[in-house]
Amino acid sequence: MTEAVLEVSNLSKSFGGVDAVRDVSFALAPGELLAMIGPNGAGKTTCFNMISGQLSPNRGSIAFRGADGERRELVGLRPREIWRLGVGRTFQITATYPSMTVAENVQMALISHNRRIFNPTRLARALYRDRALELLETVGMAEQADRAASILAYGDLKRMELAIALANEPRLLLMDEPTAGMAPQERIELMKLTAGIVRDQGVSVLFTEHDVDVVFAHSHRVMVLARGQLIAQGTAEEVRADPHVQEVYLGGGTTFGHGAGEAEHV
Ligand SMILES: Nc1ncnc2c1ncn2[C@@H]1O[C@H](COP(=O)(O)OP(=O)(O)OP(=O)(O)O)[C@@H](O)[C@H]1O
Repeated sequence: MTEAVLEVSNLSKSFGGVDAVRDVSFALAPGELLAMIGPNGAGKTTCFNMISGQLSPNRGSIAFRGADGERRELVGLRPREIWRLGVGRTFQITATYPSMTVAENVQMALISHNRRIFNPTRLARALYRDRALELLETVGMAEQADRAASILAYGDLKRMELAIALANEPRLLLMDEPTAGMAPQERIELMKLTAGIVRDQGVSVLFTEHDVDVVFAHSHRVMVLARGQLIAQGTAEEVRADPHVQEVYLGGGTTFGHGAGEAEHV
């Protein structure tokens, strides 16, 4: 197998006696779209927060292979250092500037990535505009480049945030519920777009998602967390057929959608 971009081993975190994440181990290959699903409180956000450096694990290791091919331990690094190494995170913590245009928002991210000292009023308009337009083209937003970010529709805002994340040239993109709050058609479009970026740019994506139909339709592999533990991982078919997974979801009052519309757990 090609060398993994991310190797998580025995990752554990407890909060006052509650095991939020317990001995979670998995690997992510280059260009892989890997979903992490599980009922509310399963530990998904806690896992993401440990990978991106917002939380320190009690135990375990998170090894990341950056663009230079070097394998580095992320545990102990600060979020900013992890981001600089090439781990992007979208949707929960993206800072956008509503008073700026869409293109300027992406330019700000490019400036930050390239560590320029910026003067937002003058330089941001000129610097990296071409690259910003390319990124906006990638996410299907070129025509909206000069609109104010504040007036974007929700789905477009999400796409702009994706362009901002890509400005950092991540090798790994962590996406927390990317389609939350979107209409079904918008969800499909955003996931198709993400799958295309994974395919064309070789970025690896780890995402959480409540809509299991979206997960099964678009991910290469699926992991299922329940009460902090990884109870299954495999292809969509394997995971869907796993009795333990069915039990966890059925226990939560949910059945997987077999073309019967959306299935969301409670
Ligand atoms: N900062 C915290 N302090 C105390 N307990 C926490 C904290 N963060 C998470 N937990 C607990 O850890 C467990 C896992 O929570 P986590 O948010 O990681 O789950 P999740 O799978 O992301 O859930 P959701 O789908 O609702 O976002 C839960 O029992 C939660 O109450």
